[in-house]
Amino acid sequence: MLAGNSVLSLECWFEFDTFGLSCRWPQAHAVLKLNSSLCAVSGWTGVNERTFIAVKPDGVQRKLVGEIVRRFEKRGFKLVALKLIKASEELLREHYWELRNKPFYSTLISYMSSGPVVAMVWQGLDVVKTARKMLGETNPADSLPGTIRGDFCVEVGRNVIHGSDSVESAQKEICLWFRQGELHRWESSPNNWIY
Ligand SMILES: O=P(O)(O)OP(=O)(O)OP(=O)(O)OC[C@H]1O[C@@H](n2cnc3c(O)ncnc32)[C@H](O)[C@@H]1O
Ligand SMILES: Nc1ncnc2c1ncn2[C@@H]1O[C@H](COP(=O)(O)OP(=O)(O)O)[C@@H](O)[C@H]1O
Repeated sequence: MLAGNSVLSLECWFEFDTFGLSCRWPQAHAVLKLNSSLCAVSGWTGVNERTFIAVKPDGVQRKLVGEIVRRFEKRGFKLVALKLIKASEELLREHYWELRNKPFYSTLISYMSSGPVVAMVWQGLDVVKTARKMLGETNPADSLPGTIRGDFCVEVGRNVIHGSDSVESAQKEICLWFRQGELHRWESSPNNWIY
């Protein structure tokens, strides 16, 4: 796992140092696609699986950060990285590349760049799938009470939180939002009581 992570970090940095996120959008996308396949060789599986979670600008403004972090901690997941960041348009365009032809795309980019977001990486067994369940459905109206979107929002364009939808997306998004040095390795004491 450690070797896998080291390989991952070097590859991510190599790509970013070579091209940078400031490069033009299609090239940046090509680099990230390449990155995600390189990331796929990492050891982020089993209890080491990781996901990217972001409290969106509305979630930060509405003081939901603590509540959201609390839910992931109490569930038993381990926090690997966390930062408050005002995302650039380049970063957001890359993040939402697959939605680029949707009619709501430009409002989505404005919404996501309207204020800081809290970007996080959480780790644990099946964390990608479980986090999506904890978030609820994309449209809050379809989200059950007890989920984050089901408890804290009503409109799809203000749905307070993002979570990676697959292990592959998680790897790509973590590489996009974080530098290797921002991902922390630490022993979580309660682990023996969770696994
Ligand atoms: O990537 P995240 O943000 O987790 O979202 P998602 O996986 O649940 O959902 P989509 O990719 O389909 O959509 C991305 C985001 O775009 C926004 N969005 C989706 N459909 C929308 C719509 O019809 N009108 C406005 N915004 C929409 C909303 O904030 C979604 O979270
Ligand atoms: N029909 C829509 N109208 C406005 N915004 C939308 C719509 N669908 C999705 N979005 C926004 O785009 C984000 C990303 O969408 P998507 O990736 O499909 O879902 P999710 O966020 O659940 O992964 C959503 O979280 C939401 O903020």
